[in-house]
Amino acid sequence: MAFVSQLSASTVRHLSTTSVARAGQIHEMIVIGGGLMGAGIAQVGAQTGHKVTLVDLNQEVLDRSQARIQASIQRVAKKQFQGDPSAGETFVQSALANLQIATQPHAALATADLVVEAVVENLELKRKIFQEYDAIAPAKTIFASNTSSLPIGDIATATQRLDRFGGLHFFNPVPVMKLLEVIRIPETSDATFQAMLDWGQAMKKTTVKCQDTPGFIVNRILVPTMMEAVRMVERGDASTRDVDTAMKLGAGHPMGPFELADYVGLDTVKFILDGWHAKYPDQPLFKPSDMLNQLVDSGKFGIKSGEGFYKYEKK
Ligand SMILES: CC(=O)CC(=O)SCCNC(=O)CCNC(=O)[C@H](O)C(C)(C)COP(=O)(O)OP(=O)(O)OC[C@H]1O[C@@H](n2cnc3c(N)ncnc32)[C@H](O)[C@@H]1OP(=O)(O)O
Ligand SMILES: NC(=O)C1=CN([C@@H]2O[C@H](COP(=O)(O)OP(=O)(O)OC[C@H]3O[C@@H](n4cnc5c(N)ncnc54)[C@H](O)[C@@H]3O)[C@@H](O)[C@H]2O)C=CC1
Repeated sequence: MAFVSQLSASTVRHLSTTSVARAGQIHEMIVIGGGLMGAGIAQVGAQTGHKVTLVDLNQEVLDRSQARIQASIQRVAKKQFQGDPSAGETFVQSALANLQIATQPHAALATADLVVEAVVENLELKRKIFQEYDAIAPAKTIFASNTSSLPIGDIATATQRLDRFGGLHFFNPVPVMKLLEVIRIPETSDATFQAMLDWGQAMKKTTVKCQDTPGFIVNRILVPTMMEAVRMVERGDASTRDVDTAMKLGAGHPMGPFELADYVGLDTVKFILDGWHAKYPDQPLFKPSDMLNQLVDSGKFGIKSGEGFYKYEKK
């Protein structure tokens, strides 16, 4: 990418030590990828007082994300400051003042304490981005991926900062879901891991510690469950609608598995499943599904494209 060559000879100063941003000292963050997850992570960062730069390749994506973030912050303010609209307005304005959007990370990367990557679920793309960022980020900067399913270790080896690398896995919708999975690889230093846990708390999330195993905790259980539902419908044992109704009313889930798959994005679910199937071909829980493949092949990605297992009104 162009910015590496522009910057490698530039004034970005590499620190002489490899000490990470100290625990509780993550103030400036970059979120790479302004899609569903990146926008949510940037929003929560900004509304919890961090200085955030949201980076995407595409200015149109960024403009849409900014509008979505603004609407979501207003929703949060309405809920948190019921009966005190002026305090709510101050909250909205200070959160928005903490947020910048950019198609290039240069300026923000010179001082960032943390980079959280949330681009599409593709190993080569994530490695390429981190390799480029590694060449220009200061030594103190912690790198983390929000990957749903890829091994953090396979992404981290694109960089020279394995001790300052980890996973920070959020859940959709980020402003609402309270969990943050914090993942370490064997090389992650204790200081880095602690800084990530402390940052999770500063983001007002409940953190759980995870090893770098497929799907960490939640997705290792959730994705096979979703796929069991798809296989049940493929066999003709139940309808999509009935499975969703059953899991909501019989198991107390807020969404049925098909509603949730449409909400997550069927392209993302397919990326996850295909990656695991390639790595663990004998695991029946990770077997590809014709129904899912056909939907994705025909551009039906769920809510974001207007149709998946169900149809949605375009926003
Ligand atoms: C793939 C991966 O790697 C990992 C994943 O993310 S897996 C997916 C994990 N996510 C889930 O499982 C989500 C399951 N679904 C849910 O929890 C709920 O259906 C939901 C929170 C999404 C929506 O809940 P709902 O009750 O149907 O809708 P709604 O009434 O609009 O929203 C509920 C509350 O959340 C708030 N909210 C919802 N979306 C919001 C958003 N984008 N921004 C801000 N607030 C939001 C609303 O203000 C509302 O607050 P109150 O209850 O105080 O009024
Ligand atoms: N959708 C979900 O429910 C969840 C997804 N995740 C993970 O988060 C990541 C992102 O997922 P989504 O937000 O759903 O995807 P998305 O498709 O909504 O957004 C991805 C964004 O990355 C941008 N992008 C692509 N290449 C880029 C580059 N080189 N530089 C900067 N931006 C670039 C795209 O323009 C797009 O806006 C994936 O790894 C996914 O597995 C994690 C938790 C939940």
